[in-house]
Amino acid sequence: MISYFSSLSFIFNNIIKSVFLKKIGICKLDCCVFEVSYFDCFSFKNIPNYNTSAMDGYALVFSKIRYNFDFVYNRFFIIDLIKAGDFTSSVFFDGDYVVEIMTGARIPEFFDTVVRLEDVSLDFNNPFEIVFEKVLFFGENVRIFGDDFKIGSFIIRKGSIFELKNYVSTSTFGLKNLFFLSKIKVYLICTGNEIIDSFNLDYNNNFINNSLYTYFLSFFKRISIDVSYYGISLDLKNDLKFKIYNLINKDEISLIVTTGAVSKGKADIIPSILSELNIDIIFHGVFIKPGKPILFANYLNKHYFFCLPGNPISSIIGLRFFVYPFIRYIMGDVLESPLKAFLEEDYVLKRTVDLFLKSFVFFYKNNFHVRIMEDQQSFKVKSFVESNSFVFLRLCDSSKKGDVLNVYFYEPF
Ligand SMILES: Nc1nc2c(c(=O)[nH]1)N[C@H]1C(S)=C(S)[C@@H](COP(=O)(O)OP(=O)(O)OC[C@H]3O[C@@H](n4cnc5c(N)ncnc54)[C@H](O)[C@@H]3O)O[C@H]1N2
Ligand code: MOO
Repeated sequence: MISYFSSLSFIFNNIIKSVFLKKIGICKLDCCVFEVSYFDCFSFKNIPNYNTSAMDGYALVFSKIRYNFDFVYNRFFIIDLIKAGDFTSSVFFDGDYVVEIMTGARIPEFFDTVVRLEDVSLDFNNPFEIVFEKVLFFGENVRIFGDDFKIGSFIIRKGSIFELKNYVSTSTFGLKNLFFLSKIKVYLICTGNEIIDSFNLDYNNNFINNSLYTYFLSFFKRISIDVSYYGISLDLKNDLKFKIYNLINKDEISLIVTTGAVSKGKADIIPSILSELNIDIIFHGVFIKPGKPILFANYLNKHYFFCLPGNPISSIIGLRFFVYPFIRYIMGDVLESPLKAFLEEDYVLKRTVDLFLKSFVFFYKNNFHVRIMEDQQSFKVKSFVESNSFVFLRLCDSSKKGDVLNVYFYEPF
């Protein structure tokens, strides 16, 4: 059996990225969060595209300001009112003139400085005059042409993931479409004779509700991965084999995620099905708990498999720490960095493998702290929903109160 980090190397080494590069799609900007940009996209104009006022105030020509030592105030005449969106004339009046200007309005040519409304006094006898004694700096309260984006600066870089924040820059430039790498298509199959999807509240039988598929589907949707649910497969070899056979014959690149039927029992039919279909099993079993029986397989560098152990928390760990890094990797993103948090109490249980522990992380006195939950068994859902993160505790890590541990939020987005 291999360690968690070796398993990641096996996964990454098995991915031929060029396969994903082959299919490029154009994507509308209303649906591209988590898409991977295929081209560098450069700014084609300066933003702001003209000088605008950063404040509601009066625009003036700095050189006209006189700082005298005899306490004579600066006195200017208001010649215009410009609101954002107004047409700005380029006629220049030489003299002690200001224009009243609102935030975002284009500053007329030759004006270079803005004094804020609250820094001037109005003379009630002369309504078209302002007076101020505040010391101004040249260019104060002016948003300069090209100060945010200059022509040729990056809007989004090739290979980077389009995040929500990127909408602000693409919308600033009025972009409608971008080119993105095609994404892997995901199929989810849950297995087990005892599992049902009908949200049945009657527990007087041998069935249990499927506690995983809604979580899995939502997880993929949150990272904008297209996922199809293939329902529950009974622990009958031919049923599952037929489904997998159909999937690997599709002309697409896919990731097939299964839950259950992957450990040692009579009903654990996945490893033999994959072998019979000549699907290459890269590893089966990792030195971790929970989630040890996880299996990763590859069919002709076209269809990848993560077969996750059925206990709910084991499956969730498989999704979070194997499937998710796989998807990040093919999208060109680096391995996620853990949060560092101080352990609240000693964790004393004897350890033989690396552990993923349900935990609760919180912020207190400028630091993150983490509390490890009591109920760690992988069938226990209650302690999972009462917590928010996994501590990844390697065998070599000390787990005494005050130690700094690696923590990963359940939801990485
Ligand atoms: N002899 C051994 N037995 C087991 C081993 C082992 O190494 N030797 N490993 C144990 C470990 S660790 C785990 S985890 C489980 C994983 O087993 P499977 O992947 O084969 O999963 P199942 O047997 O199908 O299910 C396990 C458990 O989880 C429940 N389950 C399954 N799917 C769902 C679902 N979608 N929603 C809710 N609950 C689910 C299922 O009813 C079982 O109780 O094997 C150990 N055994
Ligand atoms: O994956 Mo299993 O027991 O380690 O839950």
